[in-house]
Amino acid sequence: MLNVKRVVLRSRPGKNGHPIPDNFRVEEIMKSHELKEGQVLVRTLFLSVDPYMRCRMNDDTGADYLLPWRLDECVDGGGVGVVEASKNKALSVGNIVTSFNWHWQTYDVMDGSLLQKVDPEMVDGHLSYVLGAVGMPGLTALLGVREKGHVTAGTHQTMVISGAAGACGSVAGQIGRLDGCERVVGICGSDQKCQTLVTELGFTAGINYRNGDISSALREQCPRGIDVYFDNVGGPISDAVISQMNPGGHVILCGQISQYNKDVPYPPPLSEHTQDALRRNNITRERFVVLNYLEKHEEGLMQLGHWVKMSQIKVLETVVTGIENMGEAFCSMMTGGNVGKQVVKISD
Ligand SMILES: NC(=O)C1=CN([C@@H]2O[C@H](COP(=O)(O)OP(=O)(O)OC[C@H]3O[C@@H](n4cnc5c(N)ncnc54)[C@H](OP(=O)(O)O)[C@@H]3O)[C@@H](O)[C@H]2O)C=CC1
Ligand SMILES: CCCCCC(=O)/C=C/[C@@H]1[C@@H](C/C=C\CCCC(=O)O)[C@@H](O)C[C@H]1O
Repeated sequence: MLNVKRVVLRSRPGKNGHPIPDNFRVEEIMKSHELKEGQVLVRTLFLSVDPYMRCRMNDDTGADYLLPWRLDECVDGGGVGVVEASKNKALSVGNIVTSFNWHWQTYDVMDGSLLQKVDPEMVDGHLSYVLGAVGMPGLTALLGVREKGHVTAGTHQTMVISGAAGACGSVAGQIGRLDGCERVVGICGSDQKCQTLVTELGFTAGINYRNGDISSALREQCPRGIDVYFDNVGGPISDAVISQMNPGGHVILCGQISQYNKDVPYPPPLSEHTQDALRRNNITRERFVVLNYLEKHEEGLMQLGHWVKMSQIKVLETVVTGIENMGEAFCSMMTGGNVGKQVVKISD
């Protein structure tokens, strides 16, 4: 028997409630590590906390591809770990593996066929990147820009990114720059984050939305209007951006985190005024879901890994340690406590 720590959902914040660490509970259990044919014993290295998890805290997630977490059961999400014992022909002891449905547990017995093998070379040994820049958020940035952004080098485009200092936003802005946007302007929640965008990631400018008038800051930083908008947040920030978009522009509808604590469907409805601006100016605003492009994931991860190794994309991460801190890390990320990808280190 193995002594295992795990995190269960203790309570739901309620559809209009803000999540708190107390919504989660850490438990210790004894778990058999006897393996059936095809199974592996994994030790968890890193776990991911992501905005979509707020929707999984509701009893109805509002999205058909997301299942609600069940009360008093172990929660799950992106994770990466190492195989410690194997009865699966494709996986050996020492292999690094990942899954979107990794239990928030220190150890687990998993069906090997549900795990993806990771080549540590691809992330230069930084295994947490598998959950960030060279994982689902990086793919979201890459495929979001490439599939919905219509970026064309040499055409002097201006791209704006909201949630710009986060996991997806920080990579999306760097890809906008690599793909040839003339100006890449990030919106985020602190002056320190704005400075990081410019000095470390090569953004043209950063706008702190907590400093007041976003519209005048946008007018100043985007003198030729906005052509491409990578939208991670929705709400009033996005209304302000869309109102300054050029005719024929493109909104990449990636996420709407400012609305996740509200009882609204996904994507949340737009104001009449914003809908009118989109219609009048013939601006596309298509919903983007990274899971709809599975056939492009392998090539996308290779590209992201290459950029990271060549330092063409810089990776920002916020790492906290200990499974006891999962709830804290999730709530912190939901309120902007992270710079880059928020991960939790579970073991060495
Ligand atoms: N479509 C898809 O396939 C996918 C979509 N997503 C979406 O992308 C977005 C970013 O996700 P991810 O990069 O993982 O998370 P981040 O790393 O960006 O973390 C979330 C950030 O959101 C910002 N934020 C929180 N509340 C607000 C608010 N009310 N207004 C403005 N900003 C806010 C905070 O930064 P700050 O300090 O700037 O406030 C916080 O750091 C989310 O909307 C998510 O749902 C993610 C993955 C896949
Ligand atoms: C309802 C709000 C969703 C907003 C967009 C978003 O953040 C989407 C994220 C997904 C995320 C889903 C992750 C796993 C699916 C597991 C399904 C389940 O077990 O319930 C990501 O991995 C892909 C993004 O599109």
